[in-house]
Amino acid sequence: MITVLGLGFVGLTTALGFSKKGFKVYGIDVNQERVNSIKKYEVPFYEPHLDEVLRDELGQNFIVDASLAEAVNDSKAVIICVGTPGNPDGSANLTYLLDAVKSIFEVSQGDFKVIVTKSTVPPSTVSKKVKPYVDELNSQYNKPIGLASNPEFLREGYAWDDFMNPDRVVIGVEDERSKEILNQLYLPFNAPVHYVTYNSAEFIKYLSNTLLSTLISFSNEMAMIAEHIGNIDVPGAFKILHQDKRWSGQPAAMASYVYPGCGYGGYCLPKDTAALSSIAQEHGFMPKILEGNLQINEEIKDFVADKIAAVVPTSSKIGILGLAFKSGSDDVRLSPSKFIIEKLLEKGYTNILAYDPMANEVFAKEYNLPITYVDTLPELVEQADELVLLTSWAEFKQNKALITSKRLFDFRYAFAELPSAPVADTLTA
Ligand SMILES: NC(=O)c1ccc[n+]([C@@H]2O[C@H](COP(=O)([O-])OP(=O)(O)OC[C@H]3O[C@@H](n4cnc5c(N)ncnc54)[C@H](O)[C@@H]3O)[C@@H](O)[C@H]2O)c1
Ligand SMILES: O=c1ccn([C@@H]2O[C@H](COP(=O)(O)OP(=O)(O)O[C@H]3O[C@H](CO)[C@@H](O)[C@H](O)[C@H]3O)[C@@H](O)[C@H]2O)c(=O)[nH]1
Repeated sequence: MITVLGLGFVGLTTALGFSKKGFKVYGIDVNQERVNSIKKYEVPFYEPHLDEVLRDELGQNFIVDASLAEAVNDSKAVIICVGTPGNPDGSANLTYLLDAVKSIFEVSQGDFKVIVTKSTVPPSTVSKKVKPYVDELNSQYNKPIGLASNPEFLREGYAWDDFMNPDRVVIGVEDERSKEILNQLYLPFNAPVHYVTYNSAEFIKYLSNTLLSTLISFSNEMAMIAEHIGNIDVPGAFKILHQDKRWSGQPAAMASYVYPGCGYGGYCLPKDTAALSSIAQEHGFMPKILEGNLQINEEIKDFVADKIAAVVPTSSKIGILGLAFKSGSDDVRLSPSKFIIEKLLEKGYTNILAYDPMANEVFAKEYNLPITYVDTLPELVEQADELVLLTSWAEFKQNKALITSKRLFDFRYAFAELPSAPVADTLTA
């Protein structure tokens, strides 16, 4: 009934989610190592709940050993969840998306099916890039194919719950047959479904992510201003800000984005903010807030490194607490820790130790940095002269006495009584 192309955070969650809702789902990935791991009931990355659902669904509704041709031809919808990384100039790299579209065309036969773009792509991608590409392929293949854009709003660490209980479903669709198929897919979900144009669907995704990144950069700019002026209790000031009832809630969950730290990272906010700015410029508009937001996200990391360098001799052993881009995840893509460690190395700190409850191994594999990885928190605290907290893991918060036994640079305000960043505090480390 459904094929999902790309079995990363979004694809595997999407495949298992529709499978749990009773649809027959084929999962396809070009990364054979990833597929082999899923076949062995092993989720290839850390994401709570997915392992239990994979155990329930694999071999039942969820099938990963079919060929692409078999999967596509047994499906009414083919959902593309491949990566859309940032190009060096900030624009989105659509190569994987267009390759996936082509691979569908090559095997597709017979009945009408809809290709659904769930990957995050800048507004106008489906109308200006995917549709013309499909039309071009169709001059060769002439297949009955519809298009839809269905952006995903899940957060890593909460992927399962976010997918199964979405606040809203956004579907960009411009033909009736595709709309009807998408309508069937989302009937079992208890959420408002909005049918909009392709461009609107894509825009709504960036509206959300760039608001989040702007809130974070705003907070970080304010924290840097406060530190320059001096004698300002930064976490205390934010706590009082959150008491304004217009944030509603005690406090509203969104208030956690109005929260300073050491910058945003991960696979979404950095590249999506850059890609929206890039496409706006391509259309002749210079987005000053987005550009400022991106600049602050660079500056905050320099600020962090400068603050350490101002008081810590380069001969000190620096212990980094946290390598993942946020707690509750082993994802290290564009993690602020990577950039801050690089800046410290540039400043001459040659003795850097690091500990993350989940991401030591993946960080070491991804970034070849001359630092020492330590297996436990007590060992790190014992060996380091100074501690720098960059990810607000629950394990760190639970060990305040141990951590504060050394001089601590707490760049996540982990020990301030603020609503924590929107991360999985309740997850065990
Ligand atoms: N990670 C998130 O929290 C999140 C949330 C919402 C949206 N998104 C967006 O969803 C998309 C996917 O993100 P992700 O984090 O799941 O990426 P990911 O890198 O974890 O997974 C992408 C997968 O696609 C596979 N792939 C590439 N080309 C393929 C092809 N032609 N056929 C089949 N498989 C192919 C890769 O091997 C990889 O396993 C991106 O556009 C991202 O911006 C991500
Ligand atoms: O107050 C905050 C909140 C977050 N962050 C940082 O911001 C980044 C992103 O955090 P979060 O939003 O929790 O992570 P993602 O899993 O990347 O999710 C975002 O990106 C996804 C991919 O597009 C969207 O689907 C989600 O709605 C959106 O929250 C991380 O580095 C956080 O440490 C802060 O610095 N301060």
